[in-house]
Amino acid sequence: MYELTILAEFEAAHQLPDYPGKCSRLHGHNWKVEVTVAGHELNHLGMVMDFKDLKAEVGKVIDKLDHYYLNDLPAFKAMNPTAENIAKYIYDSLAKQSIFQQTIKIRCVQVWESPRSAVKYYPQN
Ligand SMILES: Nc1nc2c(c(=O)[nH]1)N=C([C@H](O)[C@H](O)COP(=O)(O)OP(=O)(O)OP(=O)(O)O)CN2
Ligand SMILES: [Zn+2]
Repeated sequence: MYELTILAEFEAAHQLPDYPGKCSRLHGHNWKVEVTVAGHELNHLGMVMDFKDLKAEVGKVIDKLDHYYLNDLPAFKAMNPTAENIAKYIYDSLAKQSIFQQTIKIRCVQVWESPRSAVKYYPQN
């Protein structure tokens, strides 16, 4: 089995209503997103998939978050845009793409909210 990881970034604002502290106020982060996919087959180039293609797939999802006020997006109307919920949103969005429904699977999504704080999401087996 091979695991490939790429790193993407987006900038966005959010706030966490009811949070008992400064994060209840409007603020922004430079979010870093690590996406890991797994596959056991190599193509004729010796790759599970081209990093370039993986970055493009992740980019389609990240573009829907970049430079937005996350609380306003439909995905976060009913839940806080925490790192946990953002990681699951990115995972679920990627897992729906046809390329990840055959031999290559999304393994996990890790979202770094700051250089010292990250959440990793992967579904339970
Ligand atoms: N489990 C989670 N905890 C917190 C989240 C989260 O998404 N998941 N988010 C926040 C806030 O968004 C806040 O902006 C981040 O808080 P914090 O890490 O305290 O931010 P700082 O920039 O002040 O980081 P320092 O390491 O303290 O400098 C809070 N918690
Ligand atoms: Zn925050």
